Amino acid sequence: MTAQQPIAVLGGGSFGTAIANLLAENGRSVRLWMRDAAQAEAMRSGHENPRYLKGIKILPGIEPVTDLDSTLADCSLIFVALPSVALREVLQPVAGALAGKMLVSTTKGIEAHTFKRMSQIIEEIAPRARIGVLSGPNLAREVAEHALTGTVIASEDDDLCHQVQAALHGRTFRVYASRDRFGVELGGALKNVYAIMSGLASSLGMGENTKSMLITRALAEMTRFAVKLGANPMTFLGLAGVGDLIVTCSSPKSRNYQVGFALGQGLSLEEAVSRLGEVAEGVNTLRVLKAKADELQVYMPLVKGLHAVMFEGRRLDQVIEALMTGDPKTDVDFISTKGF
Ligand SMILES: NC(=O)C1=CN([C@@H]2O[C@H](COP(=O)(O)OP(=O)(O)OC[C@H]3O[C@@H](n4cnc5c(N)ncnc54)[C@H](OP(=O)(O)O)[C@@H]3O)[C@@H](O)[C@H]2O)C=CC1
Ligand SMILES: O=C(CO)COP(=O)(O)O
Repeated sequence: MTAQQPIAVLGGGSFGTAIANLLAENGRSVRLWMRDAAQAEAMRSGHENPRYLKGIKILPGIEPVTDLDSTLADCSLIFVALPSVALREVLQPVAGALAGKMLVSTTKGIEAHTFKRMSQIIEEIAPRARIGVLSGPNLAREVAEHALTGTVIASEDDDLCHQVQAALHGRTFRVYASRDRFGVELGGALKNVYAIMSGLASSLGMGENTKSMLITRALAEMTRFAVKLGANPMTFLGLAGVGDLIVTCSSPKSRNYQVGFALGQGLSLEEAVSRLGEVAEGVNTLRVLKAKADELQVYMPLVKGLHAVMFEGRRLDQVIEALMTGDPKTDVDFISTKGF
């Protein structure tokens, strides 16, 4: 890829727009693809993304577009910033145009029914593409407002990692490389579930001790689950694991946290999701994660408890009582570095 070649970002939501701006700041020209022509026109004429990232100026190097075929034909580095439910639907029809391209998923979700990670889906659709995953504590608005931020590009393809670092690394955005695509991607998806739980705890006025216990036991659970699937637990100690868990479990800017907060205020799940009007991946991830944990018999009391409250009609006070009075356990019991 030459520095003159445009870079594609698929998805005109908050994160796609934030990534596009970072690329443009680094002097790259960007094709920001979205499905909605009216939104593309609003972005072209108003120089901002009024629906998803109001108040952030979109840089001149960004061209909002709606023609996916020509976007893919012109670009060899492509960031995918679509909700998980849309990724297969968007990429499958253009599978033939993806061979040899570098496709970097930023999507933090898991496919319903199949439990596939997004990069697995991309691999399936485009077996000859070069694939990476970008994940970390990266709230879109903070990225766009130049909060000092770190992220991880994960791929077995070292050259892809270097090209993504060159394209995105800047004064406010540090890009670390990892070869553990599996762990990085899993961390980004799993933490959304615990962000819902933290928002719920926060709306109920729970104390700082409680929040800290929740985050730490969440790390224990997600790592235990990932180890069962064969992931390297060390990745969960990095930006894409504990880093992302901390930001989404402690920030009211997180949409997953906002869903939990709304539930605590007495809204139904449908009301909470519709009030948000943006994607909160943790809702679907909770469903598939609970099913997978049951199947693999992984001990995940927080996931089980949240699932009972959100989908089984259980009362929160009963669930909390059961969590607190369950058998005492060992603190750090989930990391075995054997084999790594
Ligand atoms: N926002 C954040 O802080 C971060 C988000 N992520 C992840 O990035 C992914 C995208 O999130 P984000 O940008 O925040 O989402 P938003 O909810 O802000 O935007 C979603 C975007 O996807 C588009 N879209 C939805 N369905 C389709 C479809 N079927 N075909 C084409 N486009 C579609 C929407 O278009 P339309 O308006 O037409 O519906 C919109 O442009 C998620 O997995 C999220 O977890 C990762 C890191 C940070
Ligand atoms: O993944 C994110 C920050 O790293 C964004 O989280 P939300 O989707 O909950 O806003």
